[in-house]
Amino acid sequence: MTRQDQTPSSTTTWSRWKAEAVRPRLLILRHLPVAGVGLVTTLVVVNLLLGLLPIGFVVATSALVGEVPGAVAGGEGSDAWRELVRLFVLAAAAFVVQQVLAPVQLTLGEIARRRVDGHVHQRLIGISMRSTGIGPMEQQDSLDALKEASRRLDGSWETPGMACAGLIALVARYTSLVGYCVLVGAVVSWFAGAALLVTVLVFRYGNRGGLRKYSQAWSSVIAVFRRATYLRTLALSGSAAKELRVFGLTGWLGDRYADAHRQWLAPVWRARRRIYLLPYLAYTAIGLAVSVLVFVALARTGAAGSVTLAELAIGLQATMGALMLGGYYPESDDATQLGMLAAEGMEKLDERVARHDTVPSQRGTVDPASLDVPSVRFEGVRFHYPGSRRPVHDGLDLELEPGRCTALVGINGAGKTTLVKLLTRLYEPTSGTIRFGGVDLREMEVDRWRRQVSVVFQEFLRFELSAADNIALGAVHVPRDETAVRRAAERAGIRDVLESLPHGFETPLSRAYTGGVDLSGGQWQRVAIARAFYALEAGARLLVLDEPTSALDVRAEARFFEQFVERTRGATSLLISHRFSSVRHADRIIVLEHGRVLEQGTHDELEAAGGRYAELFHLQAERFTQDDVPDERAVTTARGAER
Ligand SMILES: Nc1ncnc2c1ncn2[C@@H]1O[C@H](COP(=O)(O)OP(=O)(O)OP(=O)(O)O)[C@@H](O)[C@H]1O
Repeated sequence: MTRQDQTPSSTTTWSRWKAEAVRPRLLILRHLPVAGVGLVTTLVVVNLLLGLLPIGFVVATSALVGEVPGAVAGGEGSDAWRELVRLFVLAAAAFVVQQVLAPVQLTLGEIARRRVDGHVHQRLIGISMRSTGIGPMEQQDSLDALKEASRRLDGSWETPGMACAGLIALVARYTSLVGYCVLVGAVVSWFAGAALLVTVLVFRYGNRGGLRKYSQAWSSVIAVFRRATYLRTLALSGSAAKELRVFGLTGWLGDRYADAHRQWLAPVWRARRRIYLLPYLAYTAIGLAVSVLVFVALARTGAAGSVTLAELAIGLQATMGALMLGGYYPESDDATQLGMLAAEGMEKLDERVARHDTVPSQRGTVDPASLDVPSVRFEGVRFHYPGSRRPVHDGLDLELEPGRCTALVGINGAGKTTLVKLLTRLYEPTSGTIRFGGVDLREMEVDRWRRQVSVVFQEFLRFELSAADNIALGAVHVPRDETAVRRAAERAGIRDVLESLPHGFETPLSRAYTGGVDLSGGQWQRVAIARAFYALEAGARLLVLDEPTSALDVRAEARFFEQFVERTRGATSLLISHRFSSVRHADRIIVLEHGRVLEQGTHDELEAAGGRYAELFHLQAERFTQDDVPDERAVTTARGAER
């Protein structure tokens, strides 16, 4: 057929077949070199032998059958008898070697799987850590792809490594198939051999194609499947147990789980019937017809006396053997299909991470450490999140003056955290410029710029490591300084607590480890602040604290802010809070609203102006003076006593 002859539908079918059947196999084959050329070659040779041995067995046992009349007539010791024994030994040897090689095939396949999967796991981590910006980790489609890829890799059955081992195992099966068909061709007719080969391949295609469609049906209900899994995890998790019982949600959860379970299972079972039942009947009918034809041809040649007893036995065994190969291959089919989906999932993740990462890592030649004045200016910055049309910042102009503490306040959702993401180049502004020391951040290499910034995020990290490690991880690019670790803890007001732990600063901050302890939320927050102070000592010149005291009570928070301004005097710092009353000691306060600066000035200036700051400051201050909140130290001591 020429290109012009191809109809659009045949082109579509062909390209779909290429995309669904050919491309995933090529993807899997690309992983093979990781398993090692030596191992893969050995595995292929073992599989070739495993494919040829059944052929040898059929030939030897058929020849043996052919020798029986002569051996019986000649009696023990005759030439025919000796030939019979020789053939018996050959058949037995073929059988025994096959039994010995089968576990070798499994073991080598397992080694290949582990090597490939080890590499794939590393690649998964590599892909998820690769993005310079945070976009891929906040976009739902790339998060979905990441979740799906790691879910598949977590099971040892659905991995690209399994697909590699499964694909190589096909060598044994198809070698046997070709061998059987050649035998049928030689003893019955080449037409019969070819017809048998085509029939078995068509049967296989139906079987494998069914598996492919079935796994697609599975993929289409993945969202409901995830919901069912989520509900099951919720029902079994210790952390949800209290609320589920107190709010009387146990029955509700059971019903929701049963619904979700039905919703994903019903379409899968419907698809299973559609995909397997009719094709199974059709292929079985074809298989039966072809085998009857081959057997009839064999019987006719037998009746005509033109085949020997041995040839008749070969024809029968080879036809049966070939037909048996038309079914499901347990060592290969599921593993190959699911492993290919896992490999495709990785590619999808790779593509989505690349698409959503808009921050270039290597551009820029200016070293920010060489800039004298650590001031930051936002000039006409506009930003909206990818996929959203609503600007979070809409022409934002503000300055963080060098060596001074600026506070940024605004109601929930005003865009304070987003500003930190732009400042740390986790996203690039849609338009406008951010300058440090007068130079556009885009002229700096991202890693160098980030060493200038020390941040405590709202959701800061709690490393399951020692207290000292938790602090020192603020600056891994400089040699570790234990005195600086303790100094940072002192500045964050957590040194005494850490020193009183069972192993002092070396105590693991997790109960999952022997001798480990859990800190309270407020204590953890101070450890995170100590980490930021440590980074500051290691050379960072900009300190950003995003809601650094949300886990502290009002008095502890007020004390923290009073001390903070004192302890960071001289550093350029940005304090973010939606509690207006907590930032009054800052050198300058900026009120953010609707993506722009609404007001700015000192506390006294803003108070006197009587605008939004003054209004919200008094509103919140009133509430807090009415509250009778216990001192944080008292809470901490009580927690310690409980322990
Ligand atoms: N990854 C994201 N994708 C899309 N929209 C987002 C994303 N993160 C935040 N937003 C939206 O951007 C707006 C500003 O969010 P941001 O977290 O910056 O506010 P905030 O002032 O820090 O709020 P809060 O005081 O509650 O921490 C909100 O409307 C929020 O829903």
